[in-house]
Amino acid sequence: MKILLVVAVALVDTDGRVLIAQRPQGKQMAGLWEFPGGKVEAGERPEETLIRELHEELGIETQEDCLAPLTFASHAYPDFHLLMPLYICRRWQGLVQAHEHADLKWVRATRLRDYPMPPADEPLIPVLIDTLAHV
Ligand SMILES: Nc1nc2c([nH]c(=O)n2[C@H]2C[C@H](O)[C@@H](COP(=O)(O)OP(=O)(O)OP(=O)(O)O)O2)c(=O)[nH]1
Repeated sequence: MKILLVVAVALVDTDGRVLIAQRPQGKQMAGLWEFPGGKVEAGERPEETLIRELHEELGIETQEDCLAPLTFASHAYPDFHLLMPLYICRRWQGLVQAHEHADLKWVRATRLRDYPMPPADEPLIPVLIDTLAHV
């Protein structure tokens, strides 16, 4: 089984809400809500991938020292095994815009279950709830 390395990030705003992004029509898992990110390309470090994807997908700029490792997903899809480090980021420049997604939403971690997410993401939700419980 091929292991696919995808990096993702929980962007957290000053109210403690997390950004989720809706996968567009025409892609696998269209309509589901995910954390921004994408596949690590050849020659890239995961942090470089995230900075690139945040620029491409959301039009924001981030620096490596604003990306903190939080947890990871490890999930067997039928055709690949997804290994997905999840970073947390509270500082960036610019306003988020949906360049590649159908929609974006800022949600409390405790409300993430209201939005259908890929099965790999479900175990990440309690980690975010714990991490952001104090906010
Ligand atoms: N970015 C992101 N991808 C996720 C999450 N959960 C999850 O299962 N995935 C999967 C969906 C895809 O199979 C893969 C991410 O690949 P991708 O976003 O770079 O590529 P894609 O399938 O959308 O399409 P493409 O670029 O190959 O055209 O990881 C998540 O929370 N965020």
